[in-house]
Amino acid sequence: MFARSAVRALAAPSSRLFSSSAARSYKVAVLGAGGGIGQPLSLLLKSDPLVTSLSLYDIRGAPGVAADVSHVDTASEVKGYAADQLDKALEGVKVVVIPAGVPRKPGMSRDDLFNTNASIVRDLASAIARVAPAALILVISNPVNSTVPIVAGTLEKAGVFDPAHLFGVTTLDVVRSARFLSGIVGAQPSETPVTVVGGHSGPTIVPLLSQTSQGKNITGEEYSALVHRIQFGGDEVVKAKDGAGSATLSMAYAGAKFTNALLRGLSGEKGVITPTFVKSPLFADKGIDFFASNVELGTNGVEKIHPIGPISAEEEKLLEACLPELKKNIEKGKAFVA
Ligand SMILES: NC(=O)c1ccc[n+]([C@@H]2O[C@H](COP(=O)([O-])OP(=O)(O)OC[C@H]3O[C@@H](n4cnc5c(N)ncnc54)[C@H](O)[C@@H]3O)[C@@H](O)[C@H]2O)c1
Ligand SMILES: O=C(O)C[C@H](O)C(=O)O
Repeated sequence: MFARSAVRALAAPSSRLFSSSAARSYKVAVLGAGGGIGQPLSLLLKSDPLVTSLSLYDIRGAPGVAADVSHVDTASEVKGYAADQLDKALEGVKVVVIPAGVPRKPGMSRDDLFNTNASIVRDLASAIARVAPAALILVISNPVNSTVPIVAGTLEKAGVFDPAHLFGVTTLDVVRSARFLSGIVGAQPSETPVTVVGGHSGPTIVPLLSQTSQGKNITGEEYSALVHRIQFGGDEVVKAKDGAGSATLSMAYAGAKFTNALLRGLSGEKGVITPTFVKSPLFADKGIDFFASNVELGTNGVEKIHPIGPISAEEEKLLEACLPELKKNIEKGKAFVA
């Protein structure tokens, strides 16, 4: 996300910390901006030259976060909105990022968050359908495998669902994979990108290490340990935070990185391809109509969903374990909206 010359750039006013070759710029809303992810995400989006205007909403604390972030020396406007100002926060936005909802504590699964977060996400989606029906929506709130179908179903009910506009943010799995693999092979993370497919929880997270030159030779126990660390990286952070929540800073980084990729695609940049959880035809024949795979991001959001490509025997097994769990999670989300 940051240029190699980031330290020099930070010292200069109006520094450009994000990749951008495009001239256009966009109004972005963060719903849940007062939270552990929302605050650093808002800060990072304030640093993105493609963001013209930031609209920060939360049921508590967003005006304070907005006042703070607004002093950063980039040109974008920042406004904060209180609990009763959701509609106002959504007026005129092009992109809505949703990190609203409760995080895990040790011993919990992401699915344990369903009862609280399903209705939060549904209510926010209803407001988006009403006020900003053409917005592109990035869902961070867990369980992503269920919250994305909930948003889709809510928009569908309102008659405004566009599958090209809805994304589950799985970028943290991609970020972790690149970092963990780089540590093993002794390379820069930029040299060890990994495509991660499936969903965003434990066994539904399927890293395709065989498709990378640096990862394909990792075998045996080292392979199993790496896959386990990628699939359960979230638990590592939940355990270390010891009751104080889950990943926030690395998630804010991942969320800002994905938002920047989306904005570059919207601006007309070609070849912006990254994994994300979208309405997908790849496993629709198995009754699974949301799936994360490489997606090309274009001027209308989802431009092209790439197939998963050739995979190893181990990855076939990972996929076999992923699909039934993912299906269950998606169906739970759909049932909630129905
Ligand atoms: N997709 C991913 O990879 C990923 C990674 C990390 C965390 N998460 C998820 O992101 C969510 C947020 O995590 P966090 O650590 O920031 O939690 P947090 O508790 O620190 O912050 C959540 C924020 O949401 C706000 N909120 C609650 N209900 C709301 C509503 N109706 N409208 C607007 N805001 C509302 C809260 O006031 C709070 O400020 C969790 O569900 C977590 O599991 C997802
Ligand atoms: O682990 C969590 O609950 C948060 C997030 O989904 C993560 O992967 O870090």
